Amino acid sequence: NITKKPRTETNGKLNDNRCVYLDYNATTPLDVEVLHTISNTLQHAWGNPSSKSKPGIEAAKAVAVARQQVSEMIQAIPNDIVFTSGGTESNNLVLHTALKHFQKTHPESSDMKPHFITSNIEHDAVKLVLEHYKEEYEAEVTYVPVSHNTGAVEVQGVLDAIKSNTCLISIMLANNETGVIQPVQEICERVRSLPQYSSILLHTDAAQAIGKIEVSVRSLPVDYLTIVGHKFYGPRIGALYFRSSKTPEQASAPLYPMFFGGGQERNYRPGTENTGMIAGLGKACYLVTKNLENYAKHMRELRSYFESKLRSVYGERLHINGKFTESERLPNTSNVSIEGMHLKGSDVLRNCQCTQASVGAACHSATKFCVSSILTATGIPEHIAANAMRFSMGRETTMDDIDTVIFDIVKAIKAIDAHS
Ligand SMILES: O=C(O)CC[SeH]
Repeated sequence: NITKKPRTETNGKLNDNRCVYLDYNATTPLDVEVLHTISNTLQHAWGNPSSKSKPGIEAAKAVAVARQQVSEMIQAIPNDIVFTSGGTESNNLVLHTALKHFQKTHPESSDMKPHFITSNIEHDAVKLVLEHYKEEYEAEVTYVPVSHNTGAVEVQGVLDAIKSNTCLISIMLANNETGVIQPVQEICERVRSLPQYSSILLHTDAAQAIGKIEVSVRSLPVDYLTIVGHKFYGPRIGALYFRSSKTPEQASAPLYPMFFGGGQERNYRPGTENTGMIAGLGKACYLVTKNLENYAKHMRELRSYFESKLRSVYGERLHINGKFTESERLPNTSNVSIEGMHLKGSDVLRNCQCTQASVGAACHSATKFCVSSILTATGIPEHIAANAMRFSMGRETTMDDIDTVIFDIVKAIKAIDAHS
């Protein structure tokens, strides 16, 4: 019996009240310790961090502790961290800064337009901003294609795209659909080794990587790094790392505010601080700093078990999208297709009784079914990409959950085959 009957199955039917969530790349629940931190902060540090009252001082302390915890997670210093409302704001702040910095350092008389380099698999919070800049500011954008042999951008391809008016290179650290880790460290090291490119700003959107792989600005010589709480059991806010100066000789990476107000976050991101959520984000970062190795090991074991079980059932009909010998994947992400005329990923998942997964990025799910452009950009043939399903494991996922999901998928495919 290839598919071991999970403990959650009785009399051939899955216990419907036992739903298995395997969409942790879309979002994660709060870790219980994060929830407690948020609740305690809302109760006991409700003051305005800018005011000198006792409640205000308590609130300011909570923000300072969180800033320290966020910075420690990526081996930065507290001065490098600005709290934002989430990944979209952090990414927009970086792109806005690069645009403004280019405009400030290039006189209006110059007919040079800012040039941005990114990949063709970025999240919309980078891709659509650059599309807007092309329209609004006549910016130039180069989308470096990922290799079909690795699912990652080629370092030399990024270097070759650099022009005299290049102001920013932004490459995500890991892709949300395939999980493929991008060569950001090598790209940044190569660019920083060339003095003629010293003015080019470097950014990575680390949204999907944090909490799954080691992310350190000591090994990633970026100027900016995006942090997104709800991808690693934290609240729905975010932070932006920007390289602040460590020595009098070294200039900080520039940061231009997108809006103005009460001077919070050193005027980089004004607005009375969301102390409860900031404290929660700090706690989530603290837990990653403490437990990353165990988190990654657990998720990798589950993903391997999941893919080996699927392989044992479907053999060569199983395509693991994003698995390449020349690149690494996030330990929790498994993007798979089962070959078959009637096995569109959305149809298989719809026929599953108790599996919560996705066919791709949640932010695209509202649109009518369309083949993932990330997968086709990665070189996955259309008919395979159409059958893709993305399963992303979490910290609480168990082997029995995997057995349940495999059992569910096999039943769903049998039901579809029976009606085709
Ligand atoms: O990949 C996802 O599901 C969410 C991107 Se915000």
